[in-house]
This record gives sequence, structure tokens and C-alpha cells, in this order.
Amino acid sequence: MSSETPASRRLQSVKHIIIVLAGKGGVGKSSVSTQLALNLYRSSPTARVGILDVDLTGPSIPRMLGLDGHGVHQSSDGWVPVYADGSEARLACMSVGFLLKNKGDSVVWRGPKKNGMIRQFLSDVRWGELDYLVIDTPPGTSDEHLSLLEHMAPLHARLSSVIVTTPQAVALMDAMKCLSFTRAVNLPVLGLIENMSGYVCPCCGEVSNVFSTGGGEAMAKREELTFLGGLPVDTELVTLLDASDANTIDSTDNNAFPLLQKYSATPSAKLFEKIVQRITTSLQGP
Ligand SMILES: Nc1ncnc2c1ncn2[C@@H]1O[C@H](COP(=O)(O)OP(=O)(O)OP(=O)(O)O)[C@@H](O)[C@H]1O
Ligand code: SF4
Repeated sequence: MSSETPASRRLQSVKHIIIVLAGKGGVGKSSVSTQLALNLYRSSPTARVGILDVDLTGPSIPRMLGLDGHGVHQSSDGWVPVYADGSEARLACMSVGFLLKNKGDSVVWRGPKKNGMIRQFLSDVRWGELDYLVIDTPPGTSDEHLSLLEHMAPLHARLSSVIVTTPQAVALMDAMKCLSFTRAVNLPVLGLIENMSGYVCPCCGEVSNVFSTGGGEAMAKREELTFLGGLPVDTELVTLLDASDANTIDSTDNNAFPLLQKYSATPSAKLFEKIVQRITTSLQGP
């Protein structure tokens, strides 16, 4: 058992840490991380969820959760995360996006600075008690992934991952590289999600297969992984996650979480509910 680290001390009250991986950029890893956090949140009225965006050069979680423009502040006990559900405070979010002066600013950092930022996110944020911490990572397997695993080494028993791919052969090849990374570092994989698997017609809800489909499921079978499910191209989802005002919380209605209400009505939400059931069942063990 590795000795304690500042991150493992800070995260001692976090039950499960799920790292979201994708071999290739643009396959929908951040939107899957966002949906995973939203669905874990709505899986129980008491679930406490955190989402950490370590995609340092392309942070998109604040925008997807409708939290652009928010800032984090320091307390005597560290950084206070931004709560996507307002005063309910069960969905905590942290991202480098909250630290940039302008949202168009780019982060151009070398490895050691990225490592320092990740250490701070894990050890200086007041995460508190969480049932789940979802971590959105950059595409591929890079310094950020190694830093995460190093800082959280003493928490190994609580770590797991989900791999996101699209059905095209080139994305599947990159997903295989992700899988071999998880095997090399001994990181358990909860399963594979095939995103942009078909297209849902906004008029009639019919699903058509624009790209090939089923490649993710076939890879899962071949590699003896759980196939968590397929998510089609969903125009309602993309409109919602791109809208900066989708989560404007009305201060007169303390319990409103507008983004969650709108998300729950999308075709993706129903499909993701099943994915989350598979994930929570697998985390509970036999
Ligand atoms: N199932 C889907 N249906 C429709 N649009 C989607 C779907 N999944 C993702 N998108 C959209 O595709 C774009 C890219 O998605 P996202 O940012 O999640 O990808 P990513 O893999 O995290 O990208 P990056 O490589 O930049 O980290 C976003 O505009 C997102 O809303
Ligand atoms: S799937 Fe049906 S309703 Fe949708 S665009 Fe095609 S023909 Fe029209």
C-alpha cells in the first residue's frame, strides 16, 4: 500500500473515483463526463457528486454545466468548488476554466506546471464527502493521466475508468491504446461507451446509422470489457450543452437545477440512465 499523499488525505471521504478516458479528441469525452455526473446525481436524491476537469488545455465542463463566468474562491480550508445545483450543493465542479481571466484564453503549460495544477485540484479543493468523483481527462494518455494516478496512488482501490469511443475504425484504434494504458497501470475499466452511435431524427425519433455502428460493442466483446451502451448523435443534447444560459439558477427558487430539468427531457438522458445503472451495479460489486 502506497503512503499517503496530500491528494489522498483530501479525498479520503470520496467513495468512488471514475476517470473518463478517450483515445481520440472530439469523440465526446467531456459530454459523457458531464452526463455521467448528471446521471449519478439524479440516481438518488442524496447522491453527492464531484466533477473535476483536468483537460487543462481545452476545459469544456464549465460551459457544458452552464457555469461559464463563475469563479472559485479561497476559504481557510482551500478552494471552494462551484456548485452546478446552486444551494443544494450536491454537484461540485472544478476546472481550470474557472481560473482563466477570459474564457477564450489558452493554457500553454509544460508538464511540471500541469502536474502542479492537478496536484492542487486534488489536494486543495474542498471536495468534502462525495459518493462519486468524475474526472474528465485530455484525449490520449499523457502527463495529466500519469500525474492523476501518481497523486491518487494510495486510493487505488477506489479508482476506476470508463473509455469513450465513436464507431469509426480510427477512433476504435485509439480506444485500444487507452485500454492498453489502463492495463499497463493496472487501472480497472468499468466499460466502454460508444458515442455518436447513429443519429436520432429530431422529427420522429428514428435512429439512423450515419457512421458504421457496433464497433465499440465488438471491441468490448473481443477485449472482455463491459459494453456500457451506445449514445446516438442527439441535437437536443448538443444545443443544451452549448447554451451558456442553460443553467441560470433563479435565486428565488433555491432547489431549481434548470440544466438537469432540461437534460432529463433529452433522448440521451434515458439512454444514459441505463449506462449509469450498469456502472453503479458494477461499483457495488457482487
Ligand atoms: N452524442 C452526441 N450528440 C450530439 N453532439 C455531441 C454528442 N457527443 C458530443 N457532442 C458534441 O460534440 C462536441 C465535442 O464533444 P466533447 O467536447 O464532449 O468531445 P471531447 O472528446 O471531450 O473533445 P476534446 O478532444 O476537445 O476533449 C461538443 O459540441 C458536444 O456537445
Ligand atoms: S427519420 Fe423520418 S421523420 Fe425523420 S427526417 Fe427521416 S423521414 Fe423525416
